[in-house]
Amino acid sequence: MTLAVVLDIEGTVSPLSAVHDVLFPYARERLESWVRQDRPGTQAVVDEVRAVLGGHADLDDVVRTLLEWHDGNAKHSPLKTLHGLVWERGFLGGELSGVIYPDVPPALAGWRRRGTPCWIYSSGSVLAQRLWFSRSDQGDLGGYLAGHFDTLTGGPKQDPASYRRIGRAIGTPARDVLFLSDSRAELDAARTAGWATIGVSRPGCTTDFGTHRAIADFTEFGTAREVAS
Ligand SMILES: CSCCC(=O)C(=O)COP(=O)(O)O
Ligand SMILES: [Mg+2]
Repeated sequence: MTLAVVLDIEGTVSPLSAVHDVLFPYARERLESWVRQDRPGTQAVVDEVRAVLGGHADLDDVVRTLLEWHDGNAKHSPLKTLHGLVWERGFLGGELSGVIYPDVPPALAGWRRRGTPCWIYSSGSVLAQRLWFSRSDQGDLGGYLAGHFDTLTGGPKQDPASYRRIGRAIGTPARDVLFLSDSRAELDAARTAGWATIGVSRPGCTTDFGTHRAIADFTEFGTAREVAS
């Protein structure tokens, strides 16, 4: 019986294009000026990047590193924190909104009806995740979610230890947690930690999910015993 559901965002509840073609360019355009203007929250990001580079890095080195990480789609926590800070302004100003596949809200409502808590685990920062769901094209979905984990609070998504850490945090035995993602490496890590897994194969997805069960969208939960119980 599934007692908790954990969802990935990009490629699972949201199209890749919404992140790569809208959110990422928005951040890329503003990232350097944000850091150089020392906007609220950026000092901690700069300190974290400096710690990675070795204490003597100057601001140019920090900016260059952040841009390199961004262009390489690195999932490093300081970059993700900065993304969230930059996006916050866009969300609050109405320039950005979350994009959620329409089959997702009915599934979230179904889990809530059954008393199954639903958590988010994404590389995007918790701040970005909250904005994404509360200001989405499907309305404010924040109330459906029990909470959020990112790489700062959960750890790297391809590391089984991250799933064990999250399992302890949500207080659910590993065998009772179901994880949905478009990433085979993430599903493998979750399975190693003892979680049930389902691959989500949205349009354009070419992932080979191997022995993980795969679904095309969340309407398939009507027949999924793992989540129907
Ligand atoms: C809407 S949160 C920002 C998404 C993001 O930055 C990202 O890297 C998504 O990765 P995911 O772990 O959700 O596949
Ligand atoms: Mg994903």
